[in-house]
Amino acid sequence: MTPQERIQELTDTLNYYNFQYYQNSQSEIDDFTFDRMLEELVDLERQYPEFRRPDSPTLRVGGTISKEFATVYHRFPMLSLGNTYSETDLVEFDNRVRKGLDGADFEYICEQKFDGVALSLTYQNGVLVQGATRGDGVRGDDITANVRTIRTLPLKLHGTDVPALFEVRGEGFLPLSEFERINKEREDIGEPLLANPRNAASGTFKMQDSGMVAQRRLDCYMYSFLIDPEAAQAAGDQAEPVKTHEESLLALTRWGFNVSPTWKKCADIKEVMLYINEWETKRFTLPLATDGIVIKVNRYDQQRELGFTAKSPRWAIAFKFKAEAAATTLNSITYQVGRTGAVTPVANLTPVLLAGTVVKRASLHNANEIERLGIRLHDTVFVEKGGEIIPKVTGVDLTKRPADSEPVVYPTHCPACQTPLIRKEGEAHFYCPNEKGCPPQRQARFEHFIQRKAMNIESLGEGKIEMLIDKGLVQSPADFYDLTHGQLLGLEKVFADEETGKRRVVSFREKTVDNILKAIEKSKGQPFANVLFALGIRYVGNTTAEKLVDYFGNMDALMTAPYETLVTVPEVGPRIAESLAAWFAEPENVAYVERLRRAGLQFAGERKVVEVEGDSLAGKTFLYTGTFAAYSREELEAKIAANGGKLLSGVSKKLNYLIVGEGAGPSKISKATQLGVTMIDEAQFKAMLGE
Ligand SMILES: NC(=O)c1ccc[n+]([C@@H]2O[C@H](COP(=O)([O-])OP(=O)(O)OC[C@H]3O[C@@H](n4cnc5c(N)ncnc54)[C@H](O)[C@@H]3O)[C@@H](O)[C@H]2O)c1
Ligand SMILES: [Zn+2]
Repeated sequence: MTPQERIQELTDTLNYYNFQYYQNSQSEIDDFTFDRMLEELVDLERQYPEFRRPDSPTLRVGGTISKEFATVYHRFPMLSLGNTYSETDLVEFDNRVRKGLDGADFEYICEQKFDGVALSLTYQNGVLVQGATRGDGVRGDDITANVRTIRTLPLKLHGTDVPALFEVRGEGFLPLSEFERINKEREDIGEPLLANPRNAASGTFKMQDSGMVAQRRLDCYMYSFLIDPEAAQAAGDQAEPVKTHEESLLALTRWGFNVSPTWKKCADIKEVMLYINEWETKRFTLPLATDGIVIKVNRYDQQRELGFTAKSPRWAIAFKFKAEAAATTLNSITYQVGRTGAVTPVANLTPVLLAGTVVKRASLHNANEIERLGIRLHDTVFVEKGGEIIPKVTGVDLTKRPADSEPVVYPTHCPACQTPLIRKEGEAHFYCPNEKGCPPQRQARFEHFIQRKAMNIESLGEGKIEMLIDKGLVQSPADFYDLTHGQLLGLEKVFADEETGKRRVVSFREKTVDNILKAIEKSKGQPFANVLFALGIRYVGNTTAEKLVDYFGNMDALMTAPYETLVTVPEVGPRIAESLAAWFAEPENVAYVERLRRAGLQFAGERKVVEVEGDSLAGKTFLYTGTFAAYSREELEAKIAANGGKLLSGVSKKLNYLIVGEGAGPSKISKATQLGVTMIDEAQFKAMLGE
């Protein structure tokens, strides 16, 4: 291949990966490989500048803007960062900085390189007025409504030294705990899992419905403060209220922004190296994924002196950690059957130390992956820990393949119930189709049914269901409603923990039985939307269930609705509509619904008649905006009415309180601010109720 051809090829390939990464929030290759290809292209273009294409990825900041959002022009371009994986490069960077500053003294600030999405936020008179993505660096997407859902982001700043107009930049991210929670929920309703926290965050910020965004608790760490000196002076502010990056981090913290406390001032590159070494493993204790360390020259005047290249500042660099890897032996593979019947191969390894923890198991994802890796049992394999919690097997050391290595034979039958496995077109996983009888799937169905957002019988958790199944007392969740005191009292089962061998006894005493039966009885009052969610229809999560209830009002209308009607329901697409239609077409499912109906569960969504709870809100008027943790809209409205309050339909002088939730509407807030209406949050509202 000629250099020109290679330049063509690299340009096309990298542009494709960039598109997938920034527009579709997908990584088809790992960052290290991507960066190596980019470096190769930079080198080739340096040697053969005549072949460089105008659309070369070396000239542009990764992303572009999308049609779905309004376009925002950045006051200051949002650039990328030069990056490196080697300490030698860092020393070179240090030399360049020293030379650029003519030998003057300087300091560095080291920060974590948070692995999320760059956000630009504009504050005017202390109020958040705009949130934007980086886009192509010059123009980004206006995602203000989505950004407002970040709970740690102050919507209004307090303090006497807040400039009239400034921009703050930070990294929007999905905390690891939240990433896991969402994936558990997705697994529960059969949605494909989110691949990693970065891509999940990027996809979430681009959602059209900020109500959906609010349900995923995004967070944001601030790392940069920008002000236009002329505009500042015109507004009567200091031209440069802070003179160093350090001062800016302290000021942002003081004004109420979320600044990760992990940053450190370093006197020289040696201290920088120490910081890097310290965080190479410590970073895994952070609540979010990081992929390196960012090193910035501290003083602003020195930053200006060093300036920028077309793509990145000369006064900063990112040191990226190569995903932590270790070599160990693959002893065997366990095939786990998940809640939805998907079979996941898990590698059992000789324990090895990886990024500060002992790893014994790693994910192999699916059959394709095993084939792609070409793994055999007893091979020496590489395991890596990336942004995900569970490490994964990434390769084989063929030079170490032992004589007794064995090919991996993928099971043809479910390891839990021996049903032949099937593979749906276009899907990577094999499934066990025995939804009702396969033990892990059956167990999952029960657990789904009792969860708080469904029937809320959580007193049945922790092994109790397993025991009821074992004793033959329940075959379907409908059987809960036939359980009697006599059947339950005295039941006992001993559970042994596989890993530790510790024994745990679960036994049903008088009080336990009472609690369970009470919770079962109480569950009959759960609203129709919860019941619909509890049925466990694939892809029907609790939000979808609410929309269906809003639309159809009762079960009979929903059950008899043809596909054509189902797809017209807000937020129900062809996939959900098909799943619903298929579910109701099964006589067995219809019989299940009828049993639950006879048991007394709610199958109609009429608004409940207001039952007076008190008069703590008497004579006061309310309006709400956004979504709330403890109440649905209906519940909040009912709460206000039940306590003597009155709900208004818009912001006016008559309004006493605006209750502000996540993803609150900017127009309501600014109008309320103008009219001097008191704004309260969910906690303050609860306090008014005395809750
Ligand atoms: N795997 C793939 O398919 C693929 C595709 C495209 C890009 N990438 C990866 O993305 C990189 C380029 O992406 P980029 O330009 O978005 O990011 P970058 O790695 O060049 O770094 C710049 C970004 O770092 C972030 N950042 C995090 N912490 C920061 C801090 N403390 N201070 C300042 N900035 C901070 C900001 O969002 C900023 O925009 C590539 O090097 C590659 O590794 C991967
Ligand atoms: Zn099975």
